[in-house]
Amino acid sequence: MDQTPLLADDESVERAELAAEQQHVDLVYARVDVAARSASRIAVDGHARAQAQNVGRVRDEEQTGLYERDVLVFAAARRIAELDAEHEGLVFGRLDSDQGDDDPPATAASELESLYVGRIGVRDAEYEPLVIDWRAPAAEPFYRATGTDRLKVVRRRVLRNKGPRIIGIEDDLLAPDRAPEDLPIMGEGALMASLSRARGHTMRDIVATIQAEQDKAIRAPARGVTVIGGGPGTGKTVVALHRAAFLLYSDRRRFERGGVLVVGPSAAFMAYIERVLPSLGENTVSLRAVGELVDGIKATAVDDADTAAIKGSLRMTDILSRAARDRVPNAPTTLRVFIGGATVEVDTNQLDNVRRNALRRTPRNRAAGEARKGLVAALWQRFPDDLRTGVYADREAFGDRVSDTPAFRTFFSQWWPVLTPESVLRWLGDARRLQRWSRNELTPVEVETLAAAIRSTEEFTIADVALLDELGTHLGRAPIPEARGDEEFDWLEGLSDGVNEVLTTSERRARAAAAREAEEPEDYAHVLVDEAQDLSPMQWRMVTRRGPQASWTIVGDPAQSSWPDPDEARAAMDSMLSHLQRHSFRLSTNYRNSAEIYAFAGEVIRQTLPDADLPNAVRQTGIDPEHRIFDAGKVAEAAGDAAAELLKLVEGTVGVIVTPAQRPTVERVLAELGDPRVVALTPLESKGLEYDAVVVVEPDRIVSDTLGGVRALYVVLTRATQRMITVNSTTHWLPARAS
Ligand SMILES: Nc1ncnc2c1ncn2[C@@H]1O[C@H](COP(=O)(O)OP(=O)(O)OP(=O)(O)O)[C@@H](O)[C@H]1O
Repeated sequence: MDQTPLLADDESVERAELAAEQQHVDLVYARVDVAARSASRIAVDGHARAQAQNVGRVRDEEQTGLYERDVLVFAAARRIAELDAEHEGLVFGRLDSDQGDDDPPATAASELESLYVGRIGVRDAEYEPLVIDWRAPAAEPFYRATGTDRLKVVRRRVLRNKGPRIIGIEDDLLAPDRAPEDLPIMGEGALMASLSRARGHTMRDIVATIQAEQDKAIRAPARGVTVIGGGPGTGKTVVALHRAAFLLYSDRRRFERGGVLVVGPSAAFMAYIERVLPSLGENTVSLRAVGELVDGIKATAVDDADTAAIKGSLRMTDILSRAARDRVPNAPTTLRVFIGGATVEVDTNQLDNVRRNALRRTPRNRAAGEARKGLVAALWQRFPDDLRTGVYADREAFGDRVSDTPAFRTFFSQWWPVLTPESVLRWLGDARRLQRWSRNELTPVEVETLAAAIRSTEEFTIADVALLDELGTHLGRAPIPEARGDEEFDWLEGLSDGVNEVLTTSERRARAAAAREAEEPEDYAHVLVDEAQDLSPMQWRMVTRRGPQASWTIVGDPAQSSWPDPDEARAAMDSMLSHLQRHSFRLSTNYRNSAEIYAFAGEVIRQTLPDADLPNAVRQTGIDPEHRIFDAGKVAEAAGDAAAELLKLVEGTVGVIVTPAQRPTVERVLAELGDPRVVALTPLESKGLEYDAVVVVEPDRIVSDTLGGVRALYVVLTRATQRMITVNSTTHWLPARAS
């Protein structure tokens, strides 16, 4: 970027600029304060009005009224109340623009038009904008202007702040030949300053330094499927999150009501990104790890590579469908009832027919009525003609009697119990049954592997969750007992003093929706899938069930895939979303890794995937990654030593990435360091995360023991922002030049 400081290194200029910017920011905060108080007053008024009219439930037109008010008054007040105090401040940018290249340049800074950009828009009492929301069209030049296409911008200024206080200014001069002489230019460029900052344990927003190609993906229309690709560290995740915030801004009614779901690879990843949206003032997005997509289950365990490959394969669809329709193991196989003077029996074959007929169109737990009817019909058929008199004269009367007998009732409860997906999945632990359901779609070895894995633990793995979800569609929910009275929602509940107490319409809707949740499937208006390259075909089926009508944002990098057959996973995605229009974006700059670290990682992946999409890493540190060799028995200790050194060299976090098998030993060593900045984690857990420094323990074993092999190692080698040390007992994994 062009950068010609006009007034460099002059402390008094810097002080004056800081003071002037602070004055404007103070004005914004004062205005927000007024808005907050007025929001709270309106809330109280609304409450009083509702009580006076004795309205417990708000009618549609009133909901609309509330909604308008939300947007106009509450939104700013409560969003600012919710912005994390520890986060960057409300106003972070300023544009100074002229009239364009056709007009003569401005002769003084005061002739330029200035515009402030912030996390939310705030207007003064005359309704003039004090700061515009970063998502508003007028803010676009802040992100899109470049030296060659400056969009009338002369100077772009990023304000670095801590809460409401401005602590630094970084300018980009976009039109050096058109800048008035008295226009101060300060700092070294906001992006580099931001990239060099120490990393903590949570991701930060990038709202002040979004780059032009990222901005295009963020603001892409919500239609169809938006695919955002790019190599490691190109900002795919952070762009996707800003996109969620943008969509809410651009069509709040649709997306708040319908809901936005963000799906990520692991609970650790969700914890890492969970502050980004609140820091942008958005709290209504659901964040779920792929192991948490089924209500009530939070799976974190990971299968070994072979088992995960079977569980994720599309072959499981038929197997699960057969299991969900089969006999209940250990249930009685004949029904015998003594009625009307005769013993009537339905044998195994006939029972199977009744079951199949009942399941023809209805999920199992919803088909109990059909099954009962079928049983009665079978019994009636076998009930001797000469006994069909009196109370047994017709089938209906016979049915009432027979289904009330203890023998029938006991049988039915065992033969047709309410089945949970969990219980049916357990049935797959029986290799004989599994073999039958697989009808040779699984090899005998695969049958053994899967059955043994299911038997081996009570805990469900992340891959199991997609299977449970699939089973859920075959089983259906058990019929819900009669609704509990009138479930009117008190729309005005909770309105009281204080901005934090104000419930927006959307929150009330969310609460009402939560109350109904048990009865309705989730169906989001927009679904955003991060690390999409890792979803197995079965997981794609689960995820697409969350948004049959949704628009989609899909983010991923095939070179980082841990699914053994990335083409199969991609084909599964394509088949689920092929009916939707697709727009693709590619991000090309790696903002995470130093150029030295990424050059090495790129070499490693190119050995296996010559066509991998490698971004440019622009930040040079002059520090190459280091490779240390030890005897196998000394590696854990060496990892501890490397971590201790790195803790001294970087200000932020240190990640020690190690296979699950070696992790306990390494964790013990790290515990002795007693520093919360260092963590041990597995290659799969490291997906999407980043650390100032990384120790990679036994890269060779990472390749051999992790799903995805070299691609998993590539993920690991692209987690460090500043320094990386590998500790090895072998070296043959090293590219020729580095070894
Ligand atoms: N425009 C930007 N300004 C400042 N920091 C940025 C910008 N874009 C990305 N970053 C930073 O770069 C790092 C990598 O971003 P992110 O994790 O979103 O990348 P990714 O493409 O999802 O990576 P991976 O695929 O390796 O998980 C983060 O620290 C992010 O904050």
